[in-house]
Amino acid sequence: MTTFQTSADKDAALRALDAVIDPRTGQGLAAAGLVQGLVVRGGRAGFMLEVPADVAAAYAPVREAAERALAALPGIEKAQVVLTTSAAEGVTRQRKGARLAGDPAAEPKPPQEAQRPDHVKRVIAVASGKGGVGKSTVSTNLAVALAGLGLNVGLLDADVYGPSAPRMMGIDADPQFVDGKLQPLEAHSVKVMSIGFMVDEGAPMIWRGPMASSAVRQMVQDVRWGTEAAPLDVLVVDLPPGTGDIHLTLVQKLAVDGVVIVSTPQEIALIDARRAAAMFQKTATPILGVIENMAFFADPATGAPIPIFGSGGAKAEAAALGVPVLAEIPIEIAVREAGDNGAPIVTRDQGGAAAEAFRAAARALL
Ligand SMILES: Nc1ncnc2c1ncn2[C@@H]1O[C@H](COP(=O)(O)OP(=O)(O)OP(=O)(O)O)[C@@H](O)[C@H]1O
Repeated sequence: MTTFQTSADKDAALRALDAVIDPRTGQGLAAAGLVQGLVVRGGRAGFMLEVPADVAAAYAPVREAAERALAALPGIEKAQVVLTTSAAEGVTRQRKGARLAGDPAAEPKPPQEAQRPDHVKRVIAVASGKGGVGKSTVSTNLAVALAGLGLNVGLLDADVYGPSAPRMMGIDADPQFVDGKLQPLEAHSVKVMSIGFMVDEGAPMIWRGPMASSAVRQMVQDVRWGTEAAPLDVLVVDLPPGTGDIHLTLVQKLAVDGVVIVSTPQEIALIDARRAAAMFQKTATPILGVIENMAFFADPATGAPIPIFGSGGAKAEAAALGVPVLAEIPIEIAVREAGDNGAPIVTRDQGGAAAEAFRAAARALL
């Protein structure tokens, strides 16, 4: 199995995809320019098949043929091709339901699978291109801050590679099945579901690719987030870092209303955030804004902001994406301690500047 993407792998994949004919141009898919974001790595291959909205329905069989072509390559265990409509047709940045020009026949799976869980009004995903930028810190604090605004809030920790919700929310127990559905746990007035509840600490590293995707799908579909009498106002989804299978599964299966992108100010983190943003734009998921984490450290003597990781980058990036900066969260030791102690900083009345910034972001999202 190849662990890293090589140009030889990519070339082989492109050749295989050129054997699948684009019905509109009569050319191979690669030659027709329909292969976007091709990834061939770790036994997996996938790309986005980007087509004009008005012909999306005709491409469902093409998508399947492309998946078969990739799956037939030596060393490929899983192939995933996502059908999206191109920006030129003016359908990006809309609700996912509109992604395929409102034509459910174009969905690769039955349309009911592409619906949000029952009794959930809004779904917001928190994404980052890179690990360790504070995505879980942001997700937990936003969820608790939204609950503080009087909303009925759920937190889905979909970071199967390193679930943080049990530690950061201070809960760990076996969720119970009641009437065939998993009951989320509750902490700080937020309903929480995490793969970390179901597997031992450290074990999530074994959840790879397809297994991870199906675990996430189960957490999306089999959890009783709300009831008719008490629907969930908003489900905050803590995505794993990056832009892999799990993100595609979520974007495919869950009607995400919008994404919040978390980044630190450094250029490298921003480049990764840009990659994440590009993926969500391709799948027509609106980007609600950027949260710049670790934006600065306040000088203990004077309070003056010290831009440890640089400054201004996230603002420029948000401007380029045409979205607001929802918050600039300072580096505070208390933020980390609060997370480590299972009570996000916004649970404290005197939480300081970071807690205030999280609350302001929650208000902006509301
Ligand atoms: N603003 C902040 N000030 C101080 N510490 C922070 C801040 N934000 C995050 N941290 C700390 O940085 C570490 C990484 O944060 P976190 O786990 O939220 O990142 P992540 O992006 O979810 O990581 P991964 O994707 O690898 O799970 C944690 O120890 C967290 O407490």
